[in-house]
Amino acid sequence: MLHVSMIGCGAIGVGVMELLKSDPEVAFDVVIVPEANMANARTVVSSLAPKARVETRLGDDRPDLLIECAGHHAIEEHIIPALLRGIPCMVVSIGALSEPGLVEKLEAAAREGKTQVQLLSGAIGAIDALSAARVGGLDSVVYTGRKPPNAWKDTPADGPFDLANLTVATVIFEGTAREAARLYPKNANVAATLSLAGLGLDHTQVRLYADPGVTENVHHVEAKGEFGGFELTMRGKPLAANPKTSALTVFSVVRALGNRAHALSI
Ligand SMILES: NC(=O)C1=CN([C@@H]2O[C@H](COP(=O)(O)OP(=O)(O)OC[C@H]3O[C@@H](n4cnc5c(N)ncnc54)[C@H](O)[C@@H]3O)[C@@H](O)[C@H]2O)C=CC1
Ligand SMILES: O=C([O-])CC(=O)C(=O)O
Repeated sequence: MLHVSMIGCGAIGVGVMELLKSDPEVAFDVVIVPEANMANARTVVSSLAPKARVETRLGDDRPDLLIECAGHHAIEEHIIPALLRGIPCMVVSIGALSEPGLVEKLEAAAREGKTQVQLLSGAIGAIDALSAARVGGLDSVVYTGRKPPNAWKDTPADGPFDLANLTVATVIFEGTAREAARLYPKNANVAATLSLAGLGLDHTQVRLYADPGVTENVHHVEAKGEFGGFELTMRGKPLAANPKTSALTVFSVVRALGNRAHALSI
């Protein structure tokens, strides 16, 4: 039985608990949310993981695994202290690592705690192929993210672009993955994940579109290198609870937890 503490109880966290509620190999003991969200979280957690406590921090608990499904701030706030205590962690808010020095800090904390932090693939595929291709040397990785206009609400694109009235696919950002992840913390985690697996945050080119012609979150990657090349297009269905987030992100967390909890890992 894998004893898990989870940070976040939003679209991803709730989706994960729903899918794992009948898995006898995974037990949620603690769900961590900010003070202001505790009442809401208690209502959800009482039906999906009735044995779990809702807290604002991990405290003295020592789970087998701490998983982050919360947002960029949760890395400094919860993941680094847990790693220093030797608690294995998983992270979905990979874009947080666009902050200069944070990747190194995360690695140092895991090393000091003699444990490991796993960066999950989330809404994108082929991270295994890309990071293997890096071993032989990569020449270029280009990522294009395309989401319906409502997915860009409350982001830096909301204002400069009249999102509600767009009639054609519109480039709202073009630049490095580091800048994309910094400016769009809820929409460009994929850009950061591809960078960390591939050419790095400063050498991965990113273009983001608000596109009234799509209903899905479309991720396109083109990679070239010593291995040859690949092109990948993912058409992720957005979650009803949060149109910025694709359903595959939830499934990737469930897969990762299953791989730790079950006898067979794939
Ligand atoms: N790697 C990937 O492909 C993807 C990563 N993400 C990341 O996952 C995050 C969560 O996504 P959703 O569940 O859709 O968001 P959401 O907004 O529905 O839920 C966020 C939850 O985390 C909690 N939270 C926020 N800050 C916190 C903190 N500092 N400490 C503890 N709890 C905190 C909130 O109270 C809420 O329960 C996003 O912000 C994004 O960074 C999202 C989609 C794809
Ligand atoms: O869920 C998605 O489609 C991707 C996403 O939000 C991100 O990259 O942050």
